[in-house]
Amino acid sequence: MPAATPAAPSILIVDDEAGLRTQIKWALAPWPTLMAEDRLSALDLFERERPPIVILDLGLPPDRGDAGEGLATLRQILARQPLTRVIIASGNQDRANARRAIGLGACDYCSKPVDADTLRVIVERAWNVYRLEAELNAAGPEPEAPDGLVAAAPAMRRAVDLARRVAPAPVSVLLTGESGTGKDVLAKAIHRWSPRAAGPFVAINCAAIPETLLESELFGHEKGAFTGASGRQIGKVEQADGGTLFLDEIGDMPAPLQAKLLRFLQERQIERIGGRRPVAVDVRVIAATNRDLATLMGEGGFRQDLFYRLSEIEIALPPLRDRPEDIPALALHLLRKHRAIAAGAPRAFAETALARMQAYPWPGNVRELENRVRRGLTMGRGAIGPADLGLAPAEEEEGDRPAEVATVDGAPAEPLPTLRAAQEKVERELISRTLALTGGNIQQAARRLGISRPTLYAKMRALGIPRDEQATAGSPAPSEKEEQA
Ligand SMILES: Nc1ncnc2c1ncn2[C@@H]1O[C@H](COP(=O)(O)OP(=O)(O)OP(=O)(O)O)[C@@H](O)[C@H]1O
Repeated sequence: MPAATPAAPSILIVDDEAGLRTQIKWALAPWPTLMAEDRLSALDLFERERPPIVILDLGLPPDRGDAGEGLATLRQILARQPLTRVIIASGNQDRANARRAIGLGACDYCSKPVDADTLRVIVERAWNVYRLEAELNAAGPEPEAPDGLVAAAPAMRRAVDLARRVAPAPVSVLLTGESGTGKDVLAKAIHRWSPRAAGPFVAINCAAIPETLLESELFGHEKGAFTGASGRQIGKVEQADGGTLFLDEIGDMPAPLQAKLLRFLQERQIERIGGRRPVAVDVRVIAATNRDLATLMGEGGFRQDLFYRLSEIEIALPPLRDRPEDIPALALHLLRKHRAIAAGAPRAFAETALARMQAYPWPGNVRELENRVRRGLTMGRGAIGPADLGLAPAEEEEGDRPAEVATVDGAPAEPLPTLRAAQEKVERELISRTLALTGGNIQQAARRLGISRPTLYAKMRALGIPRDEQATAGSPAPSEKEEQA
């Protein structure tokens, strides 16, 4: 046990029996201690002193035989400061409640009467883990770049610098990179950094809209232009007038529309379907793709002249696995972004979780990281552990808590996953297996799954499933029947 120094943390002892409080205080000497006898005085002291370690008896008044008051104290302390290491001190007969407390985020357990040596070891370990986690969560690379765009890794910084430099110029930009690498966020940032920032930013995902609807979505139509055109519709290109048009998944644009888009880029005017006169439109175009356009052009799937029009400047976003320096910074940024997801959601990562995130290959890139952080916020109690992120090895998954936390009798605490987390897991597995079966063919996979192609795309994006290289972009649009499925 280190000698107490001015930096030594206070330890809050919450027990309604004065004798036991004193016993613990002497066991921990010379560390400074604070004493509370019930929930309210404990929370009051916690608020004022913010002790990093709390030793908590679960049987607090008014009903000492019931753990309700102790568990409520635990919850309220962790809601105020999730990094707090709460050690449960409880009678032998109360193991079940101690287990519940661990499930709620307590870090350890010691039985009463307290053995001084054991308690000192537990407290020392709690203090070490606390310091490590506090350091990891407070320091590190500047977690949030201005504009909500994290770029700590050199490769990512280069991409963002280039984007900043080209933003003011009236040139078209092509953003390339795997699905979920941040093309969409970067496109928005370029718009904000450009002289068009006060104008609209209008995005259209060329892969998510059935081919039959894409033309009118892009260029609009006049009333009566085709069956069902009950009124005039202004297309995305026109909506972006004075601002930026973001053409996402441009590699999936069908050939006839590629020709029409090229014409627009040359003439800077469009014609609505069924329209009689051209309309001049002033937009800056940013396009993005996760497909290899060079290969596509070689196969005749993408027009070379259009490619040159769209890619006056090309910015390649590296996959997350190639920029490990971004992982902790992004994880913290995303934690802050989604913290409101659940009341009392964790506000920090366990050290083991950060290590596991660094080692994981991130096939779904930042989108997958974001989904996992959201899952961690829903599942986690106290600091988010690897299992909360779905990144624990199979044998640890069961416990659903970081190893250093689930320690009661060696028995894992098992908070159940939320229904949504369970659904997402099943959907992710099923979609991945179906895509593997169909060799990445989106249309076939959608048919097998009984959903439309756009729905499948939307689900893949939401679940962070990367789009397989072999996916057939030129696959014909789904029939109306499929769309309704
Ligand atoms: N550098 C970053 N900083 C902060 N958030 C990021 C960053 N990169 C990605 N994200 C977040 O990750 C998610 C996925 O990013 P985004 O939609 O931009 O990826 P994408 O490359 O456009 O994907 P797709 O090719 O599937 O359209 C978004 O919620 C985005 O806010």
